[in-house]
Amino acid sequence: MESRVGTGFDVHQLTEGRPLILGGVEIPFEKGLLGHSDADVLVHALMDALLGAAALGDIGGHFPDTDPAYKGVSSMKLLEKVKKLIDEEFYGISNVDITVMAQRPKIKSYINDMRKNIARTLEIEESRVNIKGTTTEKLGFVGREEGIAAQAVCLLYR
Ligand SMILES: Nc1ccn([C@@H]2O[C@H](COP(=O)(O)O)[C@@H](O)[C@H]2O)c(=O)n1
Ligand SMILES: C[C@@]1(CO)OP(=O)(O)OP(=O)(O)OC[C@H]1O
Repeated sequence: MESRVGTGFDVHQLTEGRPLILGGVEIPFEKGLLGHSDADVLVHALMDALLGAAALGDIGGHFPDTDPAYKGVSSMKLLEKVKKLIDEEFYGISNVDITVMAQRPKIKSYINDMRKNIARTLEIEESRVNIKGTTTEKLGFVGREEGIAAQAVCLLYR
């Protein structure tokens, strides 16, 4: 059996007047993430990890931010498309692990719903999806609440 590891990293700016969507869950907060899409930074990092493991490039290549088709698009819809690409290469998903770096809000109470969304879309058990939140102890752009970052790792097999 062949195993393939992939990593992903993404950052989006926090701004007023936008919803905060992480892992397909809308989180009540005074600011949201800015982007051409719904700016779901968690799902973006995850998609890049999956594409990376399969050597299929990155999300910018598949879903250009200059394409009006992706304006305001749900990143969960894009994750569905990435899942199809992974299927076409005959890969199974062993596990995914994602870290969200946000000074605020605390994401702990939303993690179960995020895991459900991702597991359903990737057609894997929830036990194969882990999501963690961390602050950066008030340091840097995350600490100043200017943005949220996410990193992901996944393991594929075939
Ligand atoms: N956005 C966040 C940040 C943190 N958490 C939870 O709090 C714990 C402590 O965070 P530190 O950065 O102070 O280590 C962390 O382990 C998470 O459980 C969170 O839910 N959302
Ligand atoms: C998925 C896309 C689609 O426009 O989302 P954006 O909100 O533009 O986010 P970014 O992480 O800057 O680039 C990825 C894009 O492909």
